[in-house]
Amino acid sequence: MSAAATADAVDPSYPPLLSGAAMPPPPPPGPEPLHVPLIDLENLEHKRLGDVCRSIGLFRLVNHGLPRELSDRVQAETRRILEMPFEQKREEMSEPDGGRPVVYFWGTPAVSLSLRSVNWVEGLHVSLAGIPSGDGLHCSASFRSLMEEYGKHMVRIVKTLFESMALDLKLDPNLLDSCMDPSNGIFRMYRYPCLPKAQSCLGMGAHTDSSVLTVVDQDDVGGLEILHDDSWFHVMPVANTLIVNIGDMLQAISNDEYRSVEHRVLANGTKERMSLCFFVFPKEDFKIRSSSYREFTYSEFKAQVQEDIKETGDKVGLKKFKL
Ligand SMILES: O=C(O)CCC(=O)C(=O)O
Ligand SMILES: [Fe+2]
Repeated sequence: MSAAATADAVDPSYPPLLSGAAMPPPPPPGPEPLHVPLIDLENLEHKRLGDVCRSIGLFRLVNHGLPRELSDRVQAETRRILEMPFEQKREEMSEPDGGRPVVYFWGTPAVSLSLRSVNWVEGLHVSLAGIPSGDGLHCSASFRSLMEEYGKHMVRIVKTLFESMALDLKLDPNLLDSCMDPSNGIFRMYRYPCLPKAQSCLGMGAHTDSSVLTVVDQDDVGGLEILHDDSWFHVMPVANTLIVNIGDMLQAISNDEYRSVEHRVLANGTKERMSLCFFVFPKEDFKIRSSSYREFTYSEFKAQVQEDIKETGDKVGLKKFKL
């Protein structure tokens, strides 16, 4: 782990933007922990899973079969890459050119987030499909095979969950492969720098995910919060569990029965945080039909999100498609 930065000695691997002046307004005082429902992947009950998806839109997954050791190794390797000097990461890894499998970003990631405030985060963007073929810098064969193995677990987990959700929602079995296509899944592996002045700032501003499902494999530092009944609640880290949340696409597919939960990440003044997030989406051209939204495809949704961010500085999201 990087040495904790002090006010006058900033870790050279941290993006200067994140050590500079742009500060979002401090969020409201810390909320109480929320009881996050547990879902057991080895004993899925679709009715109970459905209840959780309708009420909170997020749960803690146990018995998920992802080996702890694999998760630790991916995290360590990600940290090794992110601990390179900032300029080197920026020059060598930040351009998404020619199928490079690992892309470095900092500040506001391109997805779904407000441009008005700086997110106190940096990370690696890895597309699942790019892992086997990619031969990019800093993406060694051993990192690739680690990510491939990790990716297989993620695909197994989201498929198992989605099958159970589809039963609960009584989705047409012929449409399942289009509603959620793990082959175009992406990883975002984050480091939330630790800077004294980051205390009570946002690591990631409030947003909903554009995904069908998101799986979050967080370390033991904490900082993830969800909005529930108009209050923010910590989602405490618990060893050997994963956090899964519903994204916008599943909210639309479920005709607003399931909730794409709003969440954010607090920055931390004393300890760096790392999280590995996996996002799955529908097939790009799959037409999402429901009585709550006009018909749209995920690729239209994506384009609209980017357009709204450019125009207004914010993701508008599903509201834009509401009938
Ligand atoms: O780092 C986390 O725990 C959550 C990140 C997140 O919300 C996102 O990438 O959409
Ligand atoms: Fe998110």
